Amino acid sequence: MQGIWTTERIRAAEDRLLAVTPDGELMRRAAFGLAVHAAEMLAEHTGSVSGRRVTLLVGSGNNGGDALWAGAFLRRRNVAVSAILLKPERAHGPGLAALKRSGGKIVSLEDGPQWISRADLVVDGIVGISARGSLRPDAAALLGHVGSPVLAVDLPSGVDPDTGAVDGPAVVADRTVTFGALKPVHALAPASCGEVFLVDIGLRLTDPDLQRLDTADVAAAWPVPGPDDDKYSQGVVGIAAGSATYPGAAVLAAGAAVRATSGLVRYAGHAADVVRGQWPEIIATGSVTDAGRVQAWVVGPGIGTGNEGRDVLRFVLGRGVPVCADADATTIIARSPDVLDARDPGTPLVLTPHAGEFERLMGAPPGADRVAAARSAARKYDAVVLLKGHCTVIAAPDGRALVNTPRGSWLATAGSGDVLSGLVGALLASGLDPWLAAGAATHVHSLAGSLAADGAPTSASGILAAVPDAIRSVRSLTS
Ligand SMILES: NC(=O)C1=CN([C@@H]2O[C@H](COP(=O)(O)OP(=O)(O)OC[C@H]3O[C@@H](n4cnc5c(N)ncnc54)[C@H](O)[C@@H]3O)[C@@H](O)[C@H]2O)[C@@H](O)CC1
Ligand SMILES: Nc1ncnc2c1ncn2[C@@H]1O[C@H](COP(=O)(O)OP(=O)(O)O)[C@@H](O)[C@H]1O
Ligand SMILES: [K+]
Repeated sequence: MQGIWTTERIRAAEDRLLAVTPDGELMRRAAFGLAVHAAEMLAEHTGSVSGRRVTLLVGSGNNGGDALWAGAFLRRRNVAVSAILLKPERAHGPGLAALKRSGGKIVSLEDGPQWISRADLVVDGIVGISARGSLRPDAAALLGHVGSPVLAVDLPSGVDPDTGAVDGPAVVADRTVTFGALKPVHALAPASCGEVFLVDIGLRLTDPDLQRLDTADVAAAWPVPGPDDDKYSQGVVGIAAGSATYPGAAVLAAGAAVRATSGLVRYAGHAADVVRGQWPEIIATGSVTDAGRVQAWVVGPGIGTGNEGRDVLRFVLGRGVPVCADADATTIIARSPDVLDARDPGTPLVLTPHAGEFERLMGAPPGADRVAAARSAARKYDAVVLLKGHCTVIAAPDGRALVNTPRGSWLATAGSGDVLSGLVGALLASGLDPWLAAGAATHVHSLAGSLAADGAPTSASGILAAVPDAIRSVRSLTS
């Protein structure tokens, strides 16, 4: 697991470390790491370091200080460094002195555009973890002249450090170099951060506010059969999805369950014939009441929001096994919360809303702070809430929160959510902790999406077909 900490926690840890570290030492550690990355980017993009031009955008705080010190380090490699000070009277004193001593050039705001447009690399040291709101107009105007790669110091300026929200002008970086620990922005705003690198400055933090699964975590969690397993022992999943008019959701969700784990998948609903035709290994029946025993249910995709759908949902909630309630099931719960009275107390429930379904469940859209939104829904429904979107957030009722950083946006295709619900259901049936099940399923789903797409649009069927490759790729680390 990768830990992610809020800026409040980072600042407190930095204060503790600062108290026992010589003056300026932490900033020099940060700036040295930054300079190494800047040189690497220059070499990557221009083929050389010496003689290249770097322009620093320098704000009034320590973030600007990092940039200035990095500029001084780059001078040692014969890089031509210029610094545009957004607030000259409040620029970081020791950093500014170091850059001047090293032969760096200080450029006025008026001359800034021409230096930016001639640069081989622009370093964004406008604002760091103390940022509030989007960029001020003077900084925003400078960004319009950037034509080279951008390296963000700690985080891309203008993006909210704790939520990743962008609600005005903001830097879009090719690479972000952060210090000490990952902050929420790095997981929640991948399109603004570019590639993220962590420089160790000696910060030690425990008990993260937010987590991200490593490939190794997913590999360790993913259920595989052992020598003593049979088709029942690995957990049987039941899929209550689709309708006679709309069998597609059933085929996709049931197919994902087939591909996620070995063992047995049952299907119950009006698309039984179509499902059986597509997946002969599935035991399909017309109704949940005669589906037979399962260790988890997926309910919702394509079942409709009428009385029949409500009865199906009520039935599976009362079986005493974990339930993944997706799509129409979330809408039914939002409209008729009393269906949850049927839920067998203590049995896990995973809700998988997209933003629109979330608004139905909670009466308001997720808003800028998606982690807080998912957490409050998890508390309200005493359920694991998988809030879908570009960055999917998974919160448990006890406050644990995971974020899945996407690989592009290829999953934004019709039926892709149905595939995800089948994956979640299969992992629930295998007995995984529901929060981890939702996280591991989301990880493999997004990997399957990028493998299926491989640079061109794909479809839910394509994502489904790529699930085995995604699992193979995840497991290749451990085998
Ligand atoms: N404290 C430490 O031990 C370390 C801090 N480091 C750096 O220090 C940074 C934090 O420094 P500071 O706390 O001085 O704060 P920042 O540099 O993040 O911001 C400072 C000032 O920027 C202004 N500002 C806020 N929002 C703005 C906006 N939207 N547009 C323009 N200006 C805005 C405010 O006037 C604020 O005082 C980190 O992000 C990191 O880069 C690193 O050097 C590592 C060590
Ligand atoms: N822009 C995006 N980037 C990455 N993933 C996305 C994006 N938009 C949607 N997704 C993912 O695609 C899936 C869509 O699910 P859902 O909204 O239920 O669609 P459907 O009902 O068509 O299956 C979710 O896993 C969601 O997180
Ligand atoms: K920055």
